Amino acid sequence: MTWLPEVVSCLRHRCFTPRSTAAQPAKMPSPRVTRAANTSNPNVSGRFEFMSLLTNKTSVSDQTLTRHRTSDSPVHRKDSNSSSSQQQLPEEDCMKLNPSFLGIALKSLLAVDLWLSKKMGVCAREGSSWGSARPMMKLVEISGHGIPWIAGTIYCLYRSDSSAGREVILNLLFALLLDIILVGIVKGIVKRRRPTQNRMDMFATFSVDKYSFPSGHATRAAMVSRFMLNHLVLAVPVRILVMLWAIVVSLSRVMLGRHNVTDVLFGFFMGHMQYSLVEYFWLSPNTLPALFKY
Ligand SMILES: CC(C)=CCC/C(C)=C/CC/C(C)=C/COP(=O)(O)O
Repeated sequence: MTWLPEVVSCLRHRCFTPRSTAAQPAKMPSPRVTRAANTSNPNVSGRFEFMSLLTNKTSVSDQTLTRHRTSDSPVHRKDSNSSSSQQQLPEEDCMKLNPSFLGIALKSLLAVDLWLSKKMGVCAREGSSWGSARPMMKLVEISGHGIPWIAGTIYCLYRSDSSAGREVILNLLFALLLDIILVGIVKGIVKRRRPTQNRMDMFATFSVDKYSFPSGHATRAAMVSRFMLNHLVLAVPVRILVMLWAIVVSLSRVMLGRHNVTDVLFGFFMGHMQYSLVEYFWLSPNTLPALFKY
């Protein structure tokens, strides 16, 4: 591991030591001085090793080449050690570690996500392993679509004859519209493409719906189910059905090949958060009297 600080030192300067430099006689520092310099900052060697593992701008072959060149010459090794140990690492170097580590973690997560989503997309095509269940999955898709939910809520609002009922339904409408806006904004910012296995044959979409993160069906299913469980008086079997519906709608997004698993997981989480937002800004005759005067 003694070569690691040298490798990192070279990587930090993004250059190799020219042969002419290595050939020149170098002033040998005293071993005691070198050791003292190395131990003056106990974090230096640990940090260098970590940096060298995470540096992805330089290929492995480059690192190997650097290692051979530097270890060829003990003169150079001592020189390199003393110069690297004398360097004060700027604060920004510490900041670079986290994005690299986070980058590796994110890339690994995305690789697992893509692999799992492809495996789970069993209804993505008619010819897929569960292709015969595709029409049923598309019915599930429609049950979580924005248009039937918004149209149904407006109809219920129109038919409602109690002020308490109107208050709940009006807030559900507010929640559904908020959901469409927030999901559209996040999709527009993240711009993650839908999985390659998806066929863009969805009913009534906006332009942002060519993007997949997060799943609008999952946000709606999570938000609406939480809303219903909290504001409607439902028998236990119906409550279970509502929960199952939210899970099946979310699962169907991956099975239809419309989304990756992370789109749906995040969508489900976002739907829960949206419900909390609706609760926070709950519209009532006290807060918005104009809306209730009809
Ligand atoms: C009143 C109004 C603005 C209705 C628009 C409803 C509408 C077209 C919503 C889009 C629903 C949709 C296709 C979402 C995409 O869901 P993903 O799960 O595929 O993200």
